[in-house]
Amino acid sequence: MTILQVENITKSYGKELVLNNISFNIPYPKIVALVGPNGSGKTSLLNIITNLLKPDSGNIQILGRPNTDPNIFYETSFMQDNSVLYEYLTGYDHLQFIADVQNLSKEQILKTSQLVGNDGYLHKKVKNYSLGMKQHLLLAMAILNKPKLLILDEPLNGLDPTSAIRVRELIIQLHKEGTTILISSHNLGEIDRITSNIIFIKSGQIIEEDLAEFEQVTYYLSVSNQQHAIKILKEQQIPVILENDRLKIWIDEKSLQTVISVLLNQGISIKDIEKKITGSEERYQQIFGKKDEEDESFEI
Ligand SMILES: Nc1ncnc2c1ncn2[C@@H]1O[C@H](COP(=O)(O)OP(=O)(O)OP(=O)(O)O)[C@@H](O)[C@H]1O
Repeated sequence: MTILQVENITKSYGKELVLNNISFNIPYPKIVALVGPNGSGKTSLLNIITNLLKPDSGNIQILGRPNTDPNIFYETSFMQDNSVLYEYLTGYDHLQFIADVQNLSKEQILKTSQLVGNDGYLHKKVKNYSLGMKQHLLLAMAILNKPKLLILDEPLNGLDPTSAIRVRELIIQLHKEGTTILISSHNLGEIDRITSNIIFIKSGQIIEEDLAEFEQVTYYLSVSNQQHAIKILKEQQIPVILENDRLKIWIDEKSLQTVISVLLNQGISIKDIEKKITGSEERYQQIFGKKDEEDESFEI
């Protein structure tokens, strides 16, 4: 049974088309990251998947049922941003509310809190929480029901490195236990450590990739006549930029020999070649270009 099926989702706010006929499928438990610049429609898409927002057209199926079926929320969870928290309630109050609605035990609350690491301040009011403490509570709320599908919107926001590592390990552990995780994040360094399955979202459309199967690597070449080399490679439609006095080229391994031959034939000498496996950061740069690389929200 398919875990999540997103079919032809389109959404506009007024005249602004935010999601343009988005489709993808998660057929078996895996971790999938949703990556894109600010305002690319990630949160809108997650809200549509969880039926908090209606699309203009399209369908969502979760675990073989339409996302409008209230019963799927016993098996699906959505970690939203901290605006869903109540300042004058404690962390425990929030968890107890979910436990009551979903018929979960007090033991489950304590076990989950220990797992997430928020058991030490469970009885403090949320108004006294730091951003990281709020993130921990939101995560505990989301995994309390041991969901089959867990949707996380920017779960690493505001976390110090130790907390981020803990959340990352928790996500990997949940996946090993059979949970499918759809995670939106700007933190590409963390995403690389969690998964190679990435859905890049650009101009309301998606580019879906498994970077592990994506045989592209980045090569850094030190060459004799850089500007001439760049001109030659661009003529060959090879994506190349100058970075730190070296040519940065995105090609698959087989094409490297061609690049070397082309350059040598034009009298350009190659002093050094360094190979780097493409991670989500490099792929992001290829898809979204330099402009978004300078975006402050683009953390690595
Ligand atoms: N309720 C709304 N009314 C009007 N426009 C909206 C609304 N919600 C989002 N938008 C617009 O839709 C676009 C996509 O927003 P969305 O929050 O889905 O993107 P995002 O990828 O999650 O962004 P970020 O990474 O900054 O959180 C943005 O241009 C935003 O201004």
